[in-house]
Amino acid sequence: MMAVKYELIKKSNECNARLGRLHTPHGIVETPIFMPVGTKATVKTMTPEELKEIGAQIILSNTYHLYLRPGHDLVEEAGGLHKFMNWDKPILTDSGGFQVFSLGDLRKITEEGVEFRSHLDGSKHFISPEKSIEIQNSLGADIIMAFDECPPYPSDRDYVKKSLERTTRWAKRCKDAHKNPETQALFGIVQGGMYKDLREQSAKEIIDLDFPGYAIGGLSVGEPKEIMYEVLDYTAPLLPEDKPRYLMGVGSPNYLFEGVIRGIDMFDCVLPTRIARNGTVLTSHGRLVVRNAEYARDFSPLDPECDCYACKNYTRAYIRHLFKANEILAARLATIHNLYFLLKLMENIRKAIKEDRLLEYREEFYKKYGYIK
Ligand SMILES: NCc1cc(CSc2ccccc2)c2nc(N)[nH]c(=O)c2c1
Ligand SMILES: [Zn+2]
Repeated sequence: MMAVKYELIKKSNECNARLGRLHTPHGIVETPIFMPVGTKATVKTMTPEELKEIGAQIILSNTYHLYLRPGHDLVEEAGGLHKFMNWDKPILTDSGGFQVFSLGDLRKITEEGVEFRSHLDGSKHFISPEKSIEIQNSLGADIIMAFDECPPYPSDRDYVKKSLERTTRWAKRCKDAHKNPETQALFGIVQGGMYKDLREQSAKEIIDLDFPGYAIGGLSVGEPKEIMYEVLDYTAPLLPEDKPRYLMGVGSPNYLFEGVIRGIDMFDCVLPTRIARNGTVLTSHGRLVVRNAEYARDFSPLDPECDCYACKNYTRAYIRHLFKANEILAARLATIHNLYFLLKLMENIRKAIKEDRLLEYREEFYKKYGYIK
């Protein structure tokens, strides 16, 4: 029995977008989908009931963070991540490599794995592909990711080629170390930087290992958006049509549209929750920094066109006040709104694909949001 089965429902007749369903041990996920990030076993400020209320179907968590604290053995003892955090829908965990490179004090990358110092207490640690899979097997997520290296941007060709070839060898080791393929789907990750031939090489090598789903890594790492779109143009179509395609760590509204149009099914991003806590919200007319003085006497909702709990019950003036007073409710209301905004956007994108009017919807959204004048 496959842990995750992708069902292709409909292909768009105007671009590479598609409607699908991801069947997992903890339920079905309608794609294309935005996945809220819950790094330390919580989507910050949200209870699982509130996440369900706003339409979250699957959430993400982080091997690196949970390994360091509270420890994957403790989570396993608690009955796994679903039980530990009281979330009974699907969960995806990243493999930890990206977080080591971006968070930990990276000491050394070798064929064996990566040695790093914890960002919490400076203690020394070592994560190998096998260790990453052991941790993810203990956490028990429905979808787990291969241990990979995400090369920094920019990186020279030679470095990217050596890195992708090691990522392929690591992917094979992950597959061999994975204990529960029938209940946890291991996705491979394609690298190759911004080089067309290296992306083709990585895609071929990773697909040859045969995974139930594939991620495109190494994008949205500081490159201009036009380069990201170009890499997606030639990389996404290389991935098998009957498997889910996940673009890692990408999530502003334009990137969601451009990724879906190029055939991506799954997205995640810390953006909506992170900027919410700093007082920035996403609205149909672009971003709005609600803590700014101009909203002190603005008694309208964050977004008049939004029907989320925050927009139905509170005003910009009130939420600005909460931010200025450093009240915890400020972050909660802004987070509820931002997550709802992106989840609702993906629901509208799925509807537009179904009705063969995705490109028209993109145009309409971009004009209102302010992406195009
Ligand atoms: N967009 C940059 C990015 C982000 C993440 C993190 S996605 C994530 C974050 C938190 C929880 C789950 C997934 C990545 N993860 C891996 N393994 N490889 C990448 O190339 C990569 C690139
Ligand atoms: Zn709202």
